[in-house]
Amino acid sequence: MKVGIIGATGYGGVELYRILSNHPHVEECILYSSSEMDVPYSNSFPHLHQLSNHILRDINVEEIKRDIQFLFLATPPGVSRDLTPKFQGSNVRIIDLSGDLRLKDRLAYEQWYKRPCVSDDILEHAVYGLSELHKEEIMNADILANPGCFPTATILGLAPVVQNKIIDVKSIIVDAKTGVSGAGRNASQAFHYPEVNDNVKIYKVHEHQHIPEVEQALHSLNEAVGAISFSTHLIPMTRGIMATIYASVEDSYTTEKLLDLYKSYYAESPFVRIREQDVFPSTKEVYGSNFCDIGVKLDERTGRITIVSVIDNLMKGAAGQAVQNFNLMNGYEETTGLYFAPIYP
Ligand SMILES: NC(=O)C1=CN([C@@H]2O[C@H](COP(=O)(O)OP(=O)(O)OC[C@H]3O[C@@H](n4cnc5c(N)ncnc54)[C@H](OP(=O)(O)O)[C@@H]3O)[C@@H](O)[C@H]2O)C=CC1
Ligand SMILES: CC(=O)N[C@@H](CCC(=O)OP(=O)(O)O)C(=O)O
Repeated sequence: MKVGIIGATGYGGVELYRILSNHPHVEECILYSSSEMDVPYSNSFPHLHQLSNHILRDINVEEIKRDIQFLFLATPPGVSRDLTPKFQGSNVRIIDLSGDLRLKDRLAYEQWYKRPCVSDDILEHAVYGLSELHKEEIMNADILANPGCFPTATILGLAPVVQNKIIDVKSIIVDAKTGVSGAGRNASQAFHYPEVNDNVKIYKVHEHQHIPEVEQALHSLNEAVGAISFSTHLIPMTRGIMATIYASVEDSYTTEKLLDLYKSYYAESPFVRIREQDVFPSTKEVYGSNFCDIGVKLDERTGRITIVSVIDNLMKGAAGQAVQNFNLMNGYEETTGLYFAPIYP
């Protein structure tokens, strides 16, 4: 299979390259750039010196259609709105890492992303694909909307108790933290070292573009889900997301019963690891890997559960899940090219 990456010079793109260049079913990986062409890829990423002899190519749609069968878009919001229609009717299947194709309600997209939405036609074709929850839809997709990083951690953390109607969905509170690579490679003042180091900042309060995505996915598991409380914090680390989630639970539940439920819900999901009682995951325990690790505990005094869900934002939160979806779309084993240990320490 010949694949292409548009946005290869970004953090999501280079993580895709790292995985796909070692993928047994990828014969060639062609890298495209909108700002640099005919220059070695390793100029952008010196850590690939002697490992990559790729030369960045211009984004020429006709050549892309001719040269590859599968395209990853690791581009900023708004770019896939323009690019995806150009591949309609071709043999190129697409996975989009941006938020452009995730929301089924175009008005919601325009409200939260503050930019025009894709055409109805593209929106109807695009399949939202959280690998663990939407396997069948993913397998048949031609245009796949890869989930966002916070939504991946949050939805995986909540799905077992939301779908099985074990919590009061009105009581859901998500308190999430992210590393700085979540903002991409082109840093602005807010992500400058002196601003981020030795600091914790809450941002996009009640306005984060991932709120409607989480609500949309949870609502599809349980129609009672409406608006949820969701906040995001920037912390001084490179990679990682921790979503700490609180919700009121039905009386009859114990921590042991909850853990059994989580383990059976994810029994067929090789990338979701449920921790034992009283053991909570930290972001370092998934660093550089495609795992989502989850810990759960009931607070018997308050009747609320605390769910801790961690991922690497560039892996399970972006490129790793995109390759997991690529595997599902092509009928390859889900773990192909992805089942490796996190980097530790
Ligand atoms: N970082 C993360 O943790 C996550 C990111 N995402 C999403 O994935 C996408 C990529 O994110 P990330 O890699 O972090 O971002 P980066 O800013 O690191 O990279 C984006 C890349 O897109 C390319 N690009 C910019 N403008 C255009 C354009 N008009 N046409 C084509 N290509 C363009 C640039 O490369 P060049 O100039 O060479 O074309 C750039 O390197 C974003 O939509 C982001 O929201 C999703 C989940 C997690
Ligand atoms: C640290 C940081 O700024 N993270 C970004 C991650 C969002 C992202 O990756 O964007 P989409 O999923 O919407 O494409 C944010 O919180 O907006």
